[in-house]
Amino acid sequence: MRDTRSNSYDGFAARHRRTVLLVLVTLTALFGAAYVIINLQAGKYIIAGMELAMTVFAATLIVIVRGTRRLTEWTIAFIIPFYAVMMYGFYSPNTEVTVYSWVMVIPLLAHLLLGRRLGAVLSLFFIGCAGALFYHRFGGASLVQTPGAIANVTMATATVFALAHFYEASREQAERRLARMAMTDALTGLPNRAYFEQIFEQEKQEHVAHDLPLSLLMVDVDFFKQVNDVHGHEAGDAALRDIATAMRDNVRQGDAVGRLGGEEFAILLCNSDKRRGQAIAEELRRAVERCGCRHRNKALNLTASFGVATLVASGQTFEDLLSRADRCLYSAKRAGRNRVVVDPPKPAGGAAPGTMPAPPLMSRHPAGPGQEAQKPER
Ligand SMILES: Nc1nc2c(ncn2[C@@H]2O[C@H](COP(=O)(O)OP(=O)(O)OP(=O)(O)O)[C@@H](O)[C@H]2O)c(=O)[nH]1
Repeated sequence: MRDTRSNSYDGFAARHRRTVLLVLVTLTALFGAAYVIINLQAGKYIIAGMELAMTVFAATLIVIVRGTRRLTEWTIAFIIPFYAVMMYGFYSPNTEVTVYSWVMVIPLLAHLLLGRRLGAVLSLFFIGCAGALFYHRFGGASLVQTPGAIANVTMATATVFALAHFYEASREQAERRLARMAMTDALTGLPNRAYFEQIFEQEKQEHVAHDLPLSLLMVDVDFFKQVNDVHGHEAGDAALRDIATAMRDNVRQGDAVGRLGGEEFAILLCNSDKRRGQAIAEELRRAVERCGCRHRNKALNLTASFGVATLVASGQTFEDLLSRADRCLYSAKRAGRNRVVVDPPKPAGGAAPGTMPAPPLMSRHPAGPGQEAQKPER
């Protein structure tokens, strides 16, 4: 399965770059049309033809860019011909020397659209080309003998390059930090509910597309209030961190553990049907029981209850699956806690109107020491 964390950060960056690319293609379509007319009137048919092609391409991209998932590819497909037309303008003997003022746009656009690394590589390449073309056209001219003119353009371009590069570097860093804060739970470092839901949506798409089963576990620590009441909030926090670690260490790579809030966690099990979900939930239940948590060298003997639900239809939402898993969790609590309850499959064609849904399947009834069944306050 994919690395959903980095995908999600890319999602933040992509939104920003999509906007910049949209502005660029819109401006290109508008200015390109103006340049086509100017160059046609001046009889510069080759460059007018190139600009017409760029204008049409840019206008088409206004539509494509809004919805594409291949933003980087489309950006490269646009920016390379865009720079190539610019290079032709630099090369053409028919253009004025002032056309070189466009060279400063190269590093700015490349960094805004492609980020720090790719932006730097592309900028250096095309700025190098622009320098070579300038030398080719004006190498012997008196213009080159005036160092002031060359120094102005060179230093202005280097300044724009440096500003774009370091601005983009600090923007990426700040964005990454904000994204991490928005997506993770500060106490446990696990994905928070909003991010977990996002992971679910991505995995659901992939699993439905490949016809694979996907299961969701809902986990609630048993009698957690007592930990706070008896040992203090700090001990409760430490216990939540230990339980999060125990679960994270015992899921497979590609599965996701998230904290829904309070002492509730959720786990997404890739490529797992009901039976596999139940088996993994049992392993995790034992892992939490084993970890038990300690506070000042005293065992807290914590356990957790688990509800398991499996995606049965592509139309099911995160809330649907969560509420099915939550119902099972509720049953596990009512039956004495420290156990796994699995959501039963729906009867083929759905339940007949008026019939009660089948009760969840109980996989285990280990009443822990001192943890007699009692009605949970949920
Ligand atoms: N230390 C700490 N406690 C939390 C945190 N979030 C929620 N809690 C506490 O978790 C406890 C949850 O208590 P209840 O909902 O009554 O559940 P419980 O005691 O675990 O009982 P059952 O779920 O029925 O087994 C409350 O006392 C909350 O204050 C947290 O981030 N840190």
